[in-house]
Amino acid sequence: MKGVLLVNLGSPESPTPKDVKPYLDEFLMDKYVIDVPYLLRALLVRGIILRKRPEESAHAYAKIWWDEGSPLVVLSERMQQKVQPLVNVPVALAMRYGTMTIEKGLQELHDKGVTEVLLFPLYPQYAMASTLTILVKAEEIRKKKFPQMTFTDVPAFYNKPDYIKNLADSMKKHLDGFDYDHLLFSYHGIPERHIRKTDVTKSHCKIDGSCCNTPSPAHEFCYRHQCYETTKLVIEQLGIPKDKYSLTFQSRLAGDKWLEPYTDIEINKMPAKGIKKLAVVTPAFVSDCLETLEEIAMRAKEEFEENGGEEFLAIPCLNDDDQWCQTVGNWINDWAK
Ligand SMILES: C=CC1=C(C)c2cc3[nH]c(cc4nc(cc5[nH]c(cc1n2)c(C)c5CCC(=O)O)C(CCC(=O)O)=C4C)c(C)c3C=C
Ligand SMILES: [Fe+2]
Ligand SMILES: [Fe+2]
Repeated sequence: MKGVLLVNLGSPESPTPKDVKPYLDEFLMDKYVIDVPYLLRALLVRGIILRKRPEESAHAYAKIWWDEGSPLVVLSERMQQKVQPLVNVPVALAMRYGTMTIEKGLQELHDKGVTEVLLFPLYPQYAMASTLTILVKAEEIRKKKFPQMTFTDVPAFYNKPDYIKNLADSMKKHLDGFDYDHLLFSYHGIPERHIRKTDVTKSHCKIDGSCCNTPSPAHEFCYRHQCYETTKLVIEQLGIPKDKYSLTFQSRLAGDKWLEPYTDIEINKMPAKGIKKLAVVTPAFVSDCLETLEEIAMRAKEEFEENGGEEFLAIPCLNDDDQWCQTVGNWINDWAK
């Protein structure tokens, strides 16, 4: 029997330092997220980052937390509940980090008699810190606990026409009546090193002005290329002129060189360039989360206004949008038939 496991990132149990600390520990000790040797990672994460960050992050989480829980988890659950009636196979939901584990999700499917699983990472663009870590973790659990199961992976859907249409339609709806000067596509950042590591050709990705526009087998796993493609396809669909949009990367941690340009720095410069009405879309996330609700809709808005900006619109993620849930249902049905 077939079944589906939707997998998103996860959130702490509550917006308190006590719960944020173990969550961040699991997340940042993942070798696909901070990809340095174990001892150095432990020193960085446990010796440096986790000394102060749980307090700061808990404070940020508290600002966006809902009565029902973490927005990312609640919105992913709403999506799963909308998709389930559209398909004839069981659909479970799990998180890569935290208590809604991939193991529990697979157990739920196993208890329903599922042996063939469609693994569905909820990330439009491929990255080792998001997609790959889910696939590796699921495979580890499969080998240990469910050796009779087989997996099919849903590849990154950054350029799938129905996803692009859903994103463009949703953006159009939210932009209606907002006469923006500029539309910013802000993607979650990753260290540049991650791009080089996932380059299957070992020589294509130079993170320069041209590699991401030059066709290459590397692009199947190039996060930067995929962010550019999502942007290009949405822009074409919405007919937005070249001088009215740009692309940046957000949420960097100190230390490494991360993908540029940086969202916060670019937004802060915009009012001086005459951009007074700004719309920001965050297509690296399918569900709103800390990085969209706090970093963009609160902090970036505040800084934009402090620097002379007048109006700021944070466009919601696809979340449980009806058309998007129908698309996910269609993909599942195509696989399950
Ligand atoms: C080395 C650090 C990080 C990498 C690489 C990274 C990649 C990455 N992350 C997401 C999606 C999300 N990240 C979220 C939060 C978040 N991310 C990092 C660090 C890295 N992410 C941290 C430390 C945090 C926690 C927040 C904080 O303490 O400030 C979230 C939000 C989670 C939530 O509960 O709402 C998401 C979603 C992607 C897609 C990605 C690679 C492309
Ligand atoms: Fe992240
Ligand atoms: Fe590239």
